[in-house]
Amino acid sequence: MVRPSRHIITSLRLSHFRSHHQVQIGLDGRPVVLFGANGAGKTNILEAVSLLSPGRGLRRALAEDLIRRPEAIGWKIAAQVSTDAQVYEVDLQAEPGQPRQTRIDGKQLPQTALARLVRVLWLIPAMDRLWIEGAEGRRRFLDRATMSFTPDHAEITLAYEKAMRDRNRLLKDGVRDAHWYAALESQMARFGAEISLNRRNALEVLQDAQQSTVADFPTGALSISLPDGAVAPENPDDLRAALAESRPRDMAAGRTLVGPHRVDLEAIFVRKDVPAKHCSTGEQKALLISLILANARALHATTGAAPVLLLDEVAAHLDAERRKALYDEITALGAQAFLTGTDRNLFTDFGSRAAVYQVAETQAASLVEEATL
Ligand SMILES: Nc1ncnc2c1ncn2[C@@H]1O[C@H](COP(=O)(O)OP(=O)(O)OP(=O)(O)O)[C@@H](O)[C@H]1O
Repeated sequence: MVRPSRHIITSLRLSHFRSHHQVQIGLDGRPVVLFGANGAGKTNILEAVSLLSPGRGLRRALAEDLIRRPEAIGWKIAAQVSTDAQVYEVDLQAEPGQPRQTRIDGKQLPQTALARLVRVLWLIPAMDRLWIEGAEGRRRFLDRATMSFTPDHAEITLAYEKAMRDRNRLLKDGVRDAHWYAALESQMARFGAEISLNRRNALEVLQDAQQSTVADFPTGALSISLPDGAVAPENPDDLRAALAESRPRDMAAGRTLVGPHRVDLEAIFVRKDVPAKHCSTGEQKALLISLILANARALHATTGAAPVLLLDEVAAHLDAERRKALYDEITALGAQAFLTGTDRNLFTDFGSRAAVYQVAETQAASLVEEATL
């Protein structure tokens, strides 16, 4: 649908979205700094941008969480995404109790179509414990990176998950007859093998792109692991056979125990040879920044366009040298980054390279106003 080139969000309009009543921001492709007090609505703006890519956004919100209280009427995000040659109108909206609708240039499309239009990567405070908590967050991190390189990954993952849900229902219902499983396992094998292959390719690219890290951001040796007994082959025939073989065990567990949905992402902090989960809080955060930057650099190298980066409260955790290096890297990549912080002084190194907005909450509504550093 869309050829690779630089896609910039040139306008963002929020209506009745989270804490924002009506907000309109015009953007010119420069990095965007949003500063303001706690609770002013900065992350809510980043969340709106994150929803311009498939999935539930950076907070994994449900459609009803996004409805502005107390009015409780439908929310809308309207964005213009521009390339050198074309402007796309993206409209997302949901009425209370209704699923989210996605329109590109007025045409209703599945959410997964967004993956080909805007590539969005984010780092938010909730990810500070990414290396420590359960595998699900790390899998999502891996899949977001994978989707940025292979936009089809979003659709393939949904198709795999649908087939797996249907298979899990059979398992829970105690269905034994093999022929009920065969078609679903074929689908899981086809999509699941593709998921594994896409992820491996993404990991290799990420690994390579980390070689030129800036300002001593740590390098992570990345690998995929699986819990005991689980497999996730890249060959569809092997995955089909593994699924068939696992049926008795799966029936006892009431769910599918083999396949790419069990994968975990591991990282070793190379310089110290320590697993990321044992690194200091600052090191863990720096490792994530380094991976996001590597991802952006690799995308820039392969497609000519850097992704949109959402960096929520990242600057406050970096020392002055790394902060400067981060801003220099963002500028060098030409990435449209959205950065938040409570203190505008954290961003002075950007100078005029960034567009700056103050976000404030008044009794009647939130305000987003142009400011200077
Ligand atoms: N559905 C909703 N309707 C109205 N207000 C909401 C809704 N969801 C969240 N909020 C409000 O949005 C505000 C939080 O906004 P946000 O997370 O963007 O803050 P922030 O500016 O990033 O703050 P911080 O610096 O503390 O992270 C809170 O005041 C919260 O009560």
